[in-house]
Amino acid sequence: MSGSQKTLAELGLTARSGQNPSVTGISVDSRAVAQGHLFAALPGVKVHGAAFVTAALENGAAAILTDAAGAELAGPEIKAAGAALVVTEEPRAALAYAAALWFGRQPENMVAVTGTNGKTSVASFTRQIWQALGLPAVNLGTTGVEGDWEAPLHHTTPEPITLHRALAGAAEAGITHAAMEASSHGLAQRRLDAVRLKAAGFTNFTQDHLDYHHTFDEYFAAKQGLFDRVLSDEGTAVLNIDDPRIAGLADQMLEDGRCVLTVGRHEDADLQLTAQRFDGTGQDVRLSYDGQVAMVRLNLIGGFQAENVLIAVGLVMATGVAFNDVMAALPSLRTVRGRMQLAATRTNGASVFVDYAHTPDAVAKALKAMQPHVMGRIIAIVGAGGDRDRTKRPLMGEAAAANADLVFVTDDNPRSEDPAAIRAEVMLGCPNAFEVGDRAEAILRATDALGPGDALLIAGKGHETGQIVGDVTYPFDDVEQASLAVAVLDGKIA
Ligand SMILES: CC(=O)N[C@H]1[C@@H](OP(=O)(O)OP(=O)(O)OC[C@H]2O[C@@H](n3ccc(=O)[nH]c3=O)[C@H](O)[C@@H]2O)O[C@H](CO)[C@@H](O)[C@@H]1O[C@H](C)C(=O)N[C@@H](C)C(=O)N[C@H](CCC(=O)O)C(=O)O
Ligand SMILES: Nc1ncnc2c1ncn2[C@@H]1O[C@H](COP(=O)(O)OP(=O)(O)OP(=O)(O)O)[C@@H](O)[C@H]1O
Ligand SMILES: N[C@H](CCC[C@H](N)C(=O)O)C(=O)O
Ligand SMILES: [Mg+2]
Repeated sequence: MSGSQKTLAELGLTARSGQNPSVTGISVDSRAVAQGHLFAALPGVKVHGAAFVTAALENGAAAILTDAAGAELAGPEIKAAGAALVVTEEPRAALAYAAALWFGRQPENMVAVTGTNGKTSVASFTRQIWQALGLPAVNLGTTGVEGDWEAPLHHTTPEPITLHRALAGAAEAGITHAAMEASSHGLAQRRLDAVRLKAAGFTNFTQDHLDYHHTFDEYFAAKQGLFDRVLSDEGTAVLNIDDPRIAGLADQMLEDGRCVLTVGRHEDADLQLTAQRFDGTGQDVRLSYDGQVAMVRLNLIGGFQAENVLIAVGLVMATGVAFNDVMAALPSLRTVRGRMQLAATRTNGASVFVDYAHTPDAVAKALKAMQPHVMGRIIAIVGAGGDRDRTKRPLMGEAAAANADLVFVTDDNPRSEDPAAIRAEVMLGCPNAFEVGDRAEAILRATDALGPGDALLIAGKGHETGQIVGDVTYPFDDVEQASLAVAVLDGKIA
């Protein structure tokens, strides 16, 4: 953090004993605490951060922010060390506001997007539209900070300190427009509570992350927090009403007098997708809004990408851009790396696509999206991540079997789990699939099976560049492996 100092009061915090020390920085991890820092001891999934107060004090923490349970655990120790103690019911929210106040700046026009699938695509499209209109813009999320200012990120929605450091850095560099992803973990953990949003979008709601949220209702409630809590009363909600639960949210928000822009294929949508025609390199779409109709070229493969574009259009309009100006920018949109990306073509004309589908709905939609482009058979490679929602595994297998002619089940970041056990769970949904644990071999064998007019979808890793086994990340890139497989099989390399 910078060399500056701020008092607790300047960070919106009040200490129990009335102390108001200046702090030199903020940390959520005791290992990152430096002399004079505020340490946020947060209740975690595995352990309470208060367990690390000793380490934080040893590293020089001047103040501790925590909840009642944390104060109970570490209060006497904090008092004995003479550090200030801030206790609040919602330490994660308090941390978010403190981080925003610490860094002090964020781009003036910020929007966020949530939903099970499509967040990165929408955030990127939103940024690309702003850029095409000459506005300095970034998107933040799974693929880092991209656009007119760049930085790597390790989370889709980073914890508040990392997030506000990035937002302030972008604002300092002259960025006026930013689109960020709001993951359900990020929302549940209040990571973006202090971001000032002009608008927020909701793409779709299907199964993922039930390991963390336990039930669909809890998962939806986390996402709804973006609209109930983070988006201000004046902000615009851009909601895809083709999804019945999101339509319910739209009704509720309208009843509450909130500003809502509905989008979708649904005839009641304010911004409606009224027609869609596919060809080899993308699609033509017809959109209507407030009595205006536009025919637009999208150089994007996949019917679902038009749904993502609708949300992006709504978000950009909510920052004050006219419908026709947005329409003019759409033909320049490019897909995010690893989303329905044509990775390689065999000499017999068969194509290999790489896509980040890692939920049952995404696998189904990605394979369906290929159908209008493919005359022959569709082959799918699927796998599911370790230490993630187990219940989605057979459903991903089922989605692959239902929408492809041939399925290969392979590994995708087994992490701490037994890879064979994960594959067995996926295979429950597609018992006739070929099981090939080694991902490179699966890609080679599936590519070998491609006849003229066939196409292969390699699902799950998209832009990722590693295979996580245990604690080790081995270099692995689906696009690279696809090119390699085609080169080997078509005799371009020995
Ligand atoms: C399940 C989850 O989201 N966990 C996040 C949560 O960790 P936690 O609080 O549960 O961690 P914990 O291990 O119980 O530790 C408790 C506390 O002790 C602290 N600690 C721990 C050890 C130590 O030595 N010193 C110390 O101070 C930790 O910093 C933490 O604050 O808070 C941490 C700090 O903010 C996050 O880094 C951590 O993200 C973990 C690494 C993670 O992998 N999260 C993933 C699942 C995630 O958030 N993914 C979403 C995207 C998902 C998607 O849509 O696909 C994302 O936005 O990236
Ligand atoms: N609107 C959509 N409906 C259904 N599936 C989609 C949609 N948009 C994208 N997908 C699928 O989800 C995959 C991931 O897309 P994207 O990265 O944009 O989503 P995300 O929500 O950011 O994912 P993550 O949760 O990992 O951040 C795509 O490769 C595609 O298979
Ligand atoms: N951000 C998602 C992406 C998962 C992609 C897939 N490759 C996996 O590892 O499961 C997650 O962490 O659940
Ligand atoms: Mg994403």
